[in-house]
Amino acid sequence: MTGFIYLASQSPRRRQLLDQLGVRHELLLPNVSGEVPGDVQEDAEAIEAVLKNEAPAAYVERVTGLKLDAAMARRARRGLADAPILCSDTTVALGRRIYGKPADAADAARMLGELSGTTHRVLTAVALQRGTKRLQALSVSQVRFAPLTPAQIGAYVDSGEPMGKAGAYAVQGRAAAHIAHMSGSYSGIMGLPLYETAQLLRAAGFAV
Ligand SMILES: Cc1cn([C@H]2C[C@H](O)[C@@H](COP(=O)(O)OP(=O)(O)OP(=O)(O)O)O2)c(=O)[nH]c1=O
Repeated sequence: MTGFIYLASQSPRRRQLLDQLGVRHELLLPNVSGEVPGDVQEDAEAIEAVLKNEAPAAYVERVTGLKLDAAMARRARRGLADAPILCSDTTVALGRRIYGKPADAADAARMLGELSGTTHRVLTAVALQRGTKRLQALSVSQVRFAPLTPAQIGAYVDSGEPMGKAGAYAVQGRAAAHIAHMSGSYSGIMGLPLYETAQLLRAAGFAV
C-alpha cells in the first residue's frame, strides 16, 4: 500500500522521528488563521487537563484519544483527504504523580527538583485512526536521573530546553548529561515510540 498519513502534532521531535520510518506524512495542525473552530475541543490546555485521581497511563491514553478526536474533526472541517491520522501524547510520571510541560521557569525548576535522583517513568501513548478503526499503543520507559544540584537545575532551566517538554527535560538534549540509566524506548521518551508506531502502521496496511 502506498499513500500517506496525517501527523497531528506540533512537536518537531515527532516529525523528525516519523521521518525515520520512511512513511509519507503531512502535518494536520490546529489554529489555521481565520478558521472557524468546530464544536470539538481544540484548546490544548483543556485537552491536557488532568482529571482528579487519574493514573498516568489512563491520562496519556485519554489525552491521545482527545487529540485524535480534534484532528479528525479538523480533517473533516477542512475537507481533506480521508488519510489515516497519527497522534501521540507524552507524560512523565513519578508514582501516580503526573508531570506535563512546565508552565514557566519556576515550574520547570520545581519539576526537575522533584525528579532529581529518582527513577521515573516516561509514558507515550500513540494512536492511529484509519477509517472508523482506531488503533492505540502505549510505551512505558524508565529513566534514572542523577541527583541534581540547585546550580545544575538553574543552568539547565536557563538553557531554555525544559520548556515545551514533559517533565521539563529532553533526553535528546543537555539533560542526557544527567541521565544515569534508562530502559524502554528512546524514541518513546522523545515523544513517538517508533516500534509501537510501526506496529500500528503495519496493522493499518503500511509497509514499514
Ligand atoms: C521526556 C521528554 C519529552 N519530550 C517532549 C515530547 C513532546 O513534544 C513533549 C510532551 O508534550 P506533548 O503534550 O506530548 O506534545 P506537544 O504538545 O509537544 O505536541 P503535540 O501535542 O502537538 O503532538 O515533550 C522530549 O522532547 N524529550 C524528552 O525527553
